[in-house]
Amino acid sequence: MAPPVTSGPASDRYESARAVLAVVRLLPRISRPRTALFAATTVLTAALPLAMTVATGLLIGAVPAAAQAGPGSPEARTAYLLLAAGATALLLGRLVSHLHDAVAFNLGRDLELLLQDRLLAAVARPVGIAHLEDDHVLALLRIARQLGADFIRPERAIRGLAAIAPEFLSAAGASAVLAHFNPWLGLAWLLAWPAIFIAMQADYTRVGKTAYMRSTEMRETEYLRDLAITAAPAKEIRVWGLMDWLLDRYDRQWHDRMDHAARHQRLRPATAVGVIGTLLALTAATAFALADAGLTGAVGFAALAVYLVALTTMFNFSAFDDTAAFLSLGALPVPKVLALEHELAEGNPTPTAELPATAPAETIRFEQVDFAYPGADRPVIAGLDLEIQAGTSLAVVGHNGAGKTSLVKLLAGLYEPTGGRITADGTDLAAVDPAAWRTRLSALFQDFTRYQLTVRDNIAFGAPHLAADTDRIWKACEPMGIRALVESLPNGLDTVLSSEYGGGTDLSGGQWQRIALARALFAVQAGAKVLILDEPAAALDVRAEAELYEQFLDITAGLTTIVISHRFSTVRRADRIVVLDGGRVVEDGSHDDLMALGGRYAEAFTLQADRLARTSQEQQ
Ligand SMILES: Nc1ncnc2c1ncn2[C@@H]1O[C@H](COP(=O)(O)OP(=O)(O)OP(=O)(O)O)[C@@H](O)[C@H]1O
Repeated sequence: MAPPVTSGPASDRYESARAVLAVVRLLPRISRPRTALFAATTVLTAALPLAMTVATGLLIGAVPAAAQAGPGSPEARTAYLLLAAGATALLLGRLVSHLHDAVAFNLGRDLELLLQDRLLAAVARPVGIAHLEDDHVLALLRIARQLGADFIRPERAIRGLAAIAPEFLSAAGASAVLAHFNPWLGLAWLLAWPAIFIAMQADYTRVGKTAYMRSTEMRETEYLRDLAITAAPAKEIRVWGLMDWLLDRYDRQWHDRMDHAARHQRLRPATAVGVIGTLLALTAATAFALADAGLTGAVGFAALAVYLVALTTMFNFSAFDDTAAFLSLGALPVPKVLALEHELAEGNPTPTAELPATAPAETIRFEQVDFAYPGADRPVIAGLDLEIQAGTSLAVVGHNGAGKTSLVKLLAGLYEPTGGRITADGTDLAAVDPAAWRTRLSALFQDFTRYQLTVRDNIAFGAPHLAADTDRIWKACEPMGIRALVESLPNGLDTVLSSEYGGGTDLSGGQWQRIALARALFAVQAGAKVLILDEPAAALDVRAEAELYEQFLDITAGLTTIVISHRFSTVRRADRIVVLDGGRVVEDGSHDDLMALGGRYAEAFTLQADRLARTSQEQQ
């Protein structure tokens, strides 16, 4: 995975602007008409109050003449017209402002949905799973996962934008009005607000980053919290009495994070002094100049009123309130999500070869395959050559850490070899569409997933397109000996397999394993040609495992089956056995061949057989 794009001080300075721009660019993707409406209401929200201000000022100026000329006079008509214009602008302004807020709220809500959808799609896009073990990706994912939570709300960025964009326009309009009075003062106000706004946004961005960008550290703290409150580790936490240790460590980490946050989440004094000083100086200069012009008669009463209202309009600007803060805090995660999307989109090569429809009908070959996990310095598979005849069963044995699971993960396309290639009937799997290869595979991994969903879902996930075929689901249950069990559950196939839900139930380890095997079988029934079983029956007793595997071999006759097991009663039934050590094949043959060889396999088999014999003697 590529390292994160380094952001120097220059790019930091514009981080907030880039984040807000990213939000703005996404708006048309949500809805073009609503974005156009948002732009229109932004302009109107700014223009209508300004129009009202000007009309009011002019009205104040027109009233003395109208009063003097009397009702029905042209002066009085002008005054009434100004009054009507002011009132219309006021009313329309109110209406448009509500519409503006509603459009912003809806766009904001849909923006969060869009980001969540894009995030999920991005994370699911890579063929393998290496990115889900990458620290940098996980740090980005944590930020992205918090979208919609607490103050990390891109939705609020849009609402901030909705509030601030018209204020910008109003302030520009008010500056233009003041420029009429004094061009230099108008220019000073025109430049002051954007400068103040940018300075404040930079500070909010810095604060926001310290609040939630220390993602890796926070992941660690959250892991500790989850350990304390999740059902799965609860047994061990209690048995080992780990709760105090856990809480203590969590508290210490939490305080450390909070201290760091408190130290860095203050606005810089220099920014505050600069902003307040600029505003005070400009206001004092404008007020003084206006008072002077009024007293000397250089400016008439009506114009003075307009200028004063323009000056007060300047102070409607939210550069340092919640709205301004949420604009940057809400926008900050958006580029992170887009960066993650961009990063994960790379490295998914376009297929260059077609996988034959019948493959694998002849062989699967590992040719000089090397593999090291991302970030690891040692390979777990080194120069592996292995040819598997299609339609036969192969058992892979070896000590813990020998590379057995890694080998089948490579075959399943969950990781890419770092060297060499894997072929099916001569076609390099790296060149074919991974989805096409996966439809040929059925796999049950050691750490299979116990979905907290219905029995039906747990089995049908082997071939989701056949989920509605209840007969087929029962056909997968029967050989696994779980039909009676499922029928005895409160809602049969529709019982949720979790005691965390009303009407749900949990299963024993062995029962879960049978459900997972039924899932693998369901995929086989749906047409998978290669079956990978990694410790398929570790939770079953020896007799049950032997019976089950025997049955499995019958059902899957003609299929390419690769089984990893430490149980030699299972292993010996395979057509061929390979012993793996240090990521290489060190023994290869049938059970009888390997026993005759008298090597590692024979030694381990004899040891296990002796132990079994002793145990059964002791039990008699
Ligand atoms: N996701 C991973 N990231 C980094 N290293 C890993 C990962 N998974 C496994 N390893 C390392 O790869 C080596 C081989 O692991 P693998 O799971 O393939 O062994 P195995 O032969 O299946 O072992 P076991 O019999 O214990 O299941 C081990 O040293 C392990 O530490």
